[in-house]
Amino acid sequence: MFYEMTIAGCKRQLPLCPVNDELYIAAFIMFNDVEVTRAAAKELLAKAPEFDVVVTAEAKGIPLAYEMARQAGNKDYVVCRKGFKLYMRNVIETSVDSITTDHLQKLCIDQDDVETLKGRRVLIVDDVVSTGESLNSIEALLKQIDLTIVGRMCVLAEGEAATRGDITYLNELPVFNPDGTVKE
Ligand SMILES: O=P(O)(O)OC[C@H]1O[C@H](OP(=O)(O)OP(=O)(O)O)[C@H](O)[C@@H]1O
Repeated sequence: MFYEMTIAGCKRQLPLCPVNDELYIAAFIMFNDVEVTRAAAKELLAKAPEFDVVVTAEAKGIPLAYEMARQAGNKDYVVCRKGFKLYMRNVIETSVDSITTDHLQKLCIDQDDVETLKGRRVLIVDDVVSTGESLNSIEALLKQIDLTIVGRMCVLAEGEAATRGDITYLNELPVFNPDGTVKE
């Protein structure tokens, strides 16, 4: 089963995947899709406030954050990692429980990221916002730094995320019943 939609001018068929016995979601994977990544970055930037740094969470938000930073004139971007790496110093961390991952994940940034973010105007971006847990976790990390969050953007706002007033997005993404019909 697929859900067909047009994202930033690109028609795509998103495969439906089970979350549980009652809920299916459409998988939007920007990895391997340069055309959608570039087009979505361009459309989001057209709606974006002034910013200095793009921030996202590992992993699927990374190509979008990179491309937005690049198209905006090679601005900085910071990736909140989902695991500690040996080269990271003075790590600050929080946990994240997203809709598409079946276990609690960690989010962390290190001293170099903090230096990049300090005193800057920060734009948080992700491929999808669904429960909003990933966004909350990114914000929990950023709260520990003296910076200004100027916007929250995603390509697709899934389910009830589309009714939030604090996210700018390109398209709504419905959630589905097990037979592939859209959940009302
Ligand atoms: O609003 P939420 O319910 O948090 O869901 C949205 C998040 O879930 C997905 O990532 P996921 O955590 O599955 O990890 P991945 O990008 O590493 O695959 C997606 O890329 C968002 O970051």
